[in-house]
Amino acid sequence: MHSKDQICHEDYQRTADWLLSQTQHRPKVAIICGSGLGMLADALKCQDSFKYSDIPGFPQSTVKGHAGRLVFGELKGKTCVYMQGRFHMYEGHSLSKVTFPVRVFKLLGVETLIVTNAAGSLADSYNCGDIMIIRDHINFPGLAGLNPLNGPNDDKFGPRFPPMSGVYDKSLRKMAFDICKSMGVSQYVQEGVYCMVGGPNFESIAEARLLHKLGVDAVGMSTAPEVLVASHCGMRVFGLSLITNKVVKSYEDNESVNHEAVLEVSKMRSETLQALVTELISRMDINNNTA
Ligand SMILES: O=P(O)(O)O[C@@H]1C[C@H](O)[C@@H](CO)O1
Ligand code: HPA
Repeated sequence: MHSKDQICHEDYQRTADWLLSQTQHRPKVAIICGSGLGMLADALKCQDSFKYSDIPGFPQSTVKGHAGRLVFGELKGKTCVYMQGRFHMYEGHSLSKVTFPVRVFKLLGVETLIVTNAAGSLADSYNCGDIMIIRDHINFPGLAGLNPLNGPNDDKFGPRFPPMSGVYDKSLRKMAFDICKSMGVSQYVQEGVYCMVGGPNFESIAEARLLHKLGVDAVGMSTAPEVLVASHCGMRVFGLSLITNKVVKSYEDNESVNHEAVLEVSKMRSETLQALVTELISRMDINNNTA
């Protein structure tokens, strides 16, 4: 480790080597579970799980609804690793720490990253409990210069100036839509633009109106940095937002959001999301390696 915030290739490699020495699983798919969505990992067979506090170099989760465990296992013949709990910038982590697991996954051999999150909706047609397939994102901290790729570029992971168009894989988005249709849940499935804000506060009404005008469909406090780093190192990316609340846009509205309500809605849709993610992974074209 060079300085508090700078992480070098050997740091990622050390954590990856430790994990490879602790489990026989060799995952090709990684799933990051959003707030209250840790149970997505319950579908895994032959689980090997590790508390973040036991993994050398791993940051720690501090947010309720983020258990802080890495779970390896098999899903319909595909080897996966699930993060039960992610790291957010507002917890005080640097963006290199927030995205540390993504580069570790790359070194484990992961080729596809699935990100999930809880988000508030701006789109008028969305309802609480809707599932939004992420088509694209707006990375507000990134636009303001807070980027996990800041600093010397590590060419072993990817280029200095990575493109960020077409990052959310089109064929996986289509596959997800088809699965939702066959599950009979299309009526509450949307596709839209996710916007990352820094948090931890929820949006003021004026901020909500701004985001709405900008064409944001759903807003949250994560995901963009992980997606950026995954795409930089050549991973295929798919993302889902669970709409846990409608963002208040009117001064006449007396509603307000809180984290408990977010977790409550996550729980309500957990089974559907688990079925969707499981079926998506089972239909993916992946060659499994064995240890
Ligand atoms: O980890 P995610 O993005 O799902 O968490 C969202 C954003 C905040 O961390 C929290 C607010 O309730 O949920
Ligand atoms: N805003 C930001 N982040 C969120 C929200 C929200 O309304 N809901 C869940 N995460």
